[in-house]
Amino acid sequence: MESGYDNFAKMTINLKDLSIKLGKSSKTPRNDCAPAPEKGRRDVDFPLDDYFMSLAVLAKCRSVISERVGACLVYQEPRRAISVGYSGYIDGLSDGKKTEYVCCAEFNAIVSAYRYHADLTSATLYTTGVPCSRCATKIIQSGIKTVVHGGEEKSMEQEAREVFLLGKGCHTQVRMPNQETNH
Ligand SMILES: Nc1ccn([C@H]2C[C@H](O)[C@@H](COP(=O)(O)O)O2)c(=O)n1
Repeated sequence: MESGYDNFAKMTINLKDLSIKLGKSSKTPRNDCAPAPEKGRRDVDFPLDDYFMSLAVLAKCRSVISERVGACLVYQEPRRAISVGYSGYIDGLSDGKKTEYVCCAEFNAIVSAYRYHADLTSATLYTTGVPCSRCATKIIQSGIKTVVHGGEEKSMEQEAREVFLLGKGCHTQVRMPNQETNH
C-alpha cells in the first residue's frame, strides 16, 4: 500500500506541473486533481498534514528571493488553513537587495493571520524551511503550539531550537516537502 508520503510526492509534482502551466500560456488553472477514489469519499492516503504542507509549498513558488520558503498556518480545531506566507522583501521593495529588508515566510504568515484578527492560540505552523530564531520568538509569543518544518531536525537552527526549548509550550516535527518542488 502507498504511504501518505507517496501521495504527497504525487501531489507536489502536480503542483509543480500546475505552476509551469500557469507560467507558460494558460491564464486559467488546469483542474488536474485526480478523481476521488470512491464518489463522495476522500483519499485516506492523503493526510491533512500533507495537504497543509502542500499549501506551504505552493506559497513558496511565489517567492522571488534566493532563500525560497513557504508557510501555512492552521487552526487547531477544526483544522483549517488560516493564512499563508512566503519569504520576500517588505511590501513595495520588490527590487530591494538588502537582506535586512527580507521578511521570512513564517513571519508573513503570522502577520497575515493577525491582519484578519485570527487567534493563533494552539495553531500549527507548516513551513517548508526551518524557523530562524527571530521567527521562533514570534511563534512562541503568538501561542502557536506546533511547528511542522521541512528541514532536517539536526539542521534546525541552534538558536531557534533554544528559543523553542525556552518557550517549552511549542513542539516541532519534521515533515519533508518533496524535493521536486525546490525550484
Ligand atoms: N499572499 C502573500 C502576498 C505577499 N506576501 C509577502 C511576501 C513579501 O514579503 C511581500 C511582498 O510580496 P510580493 O507582493 O512582492 O510578492 O509580502 C506573502 O507572504 N503572502
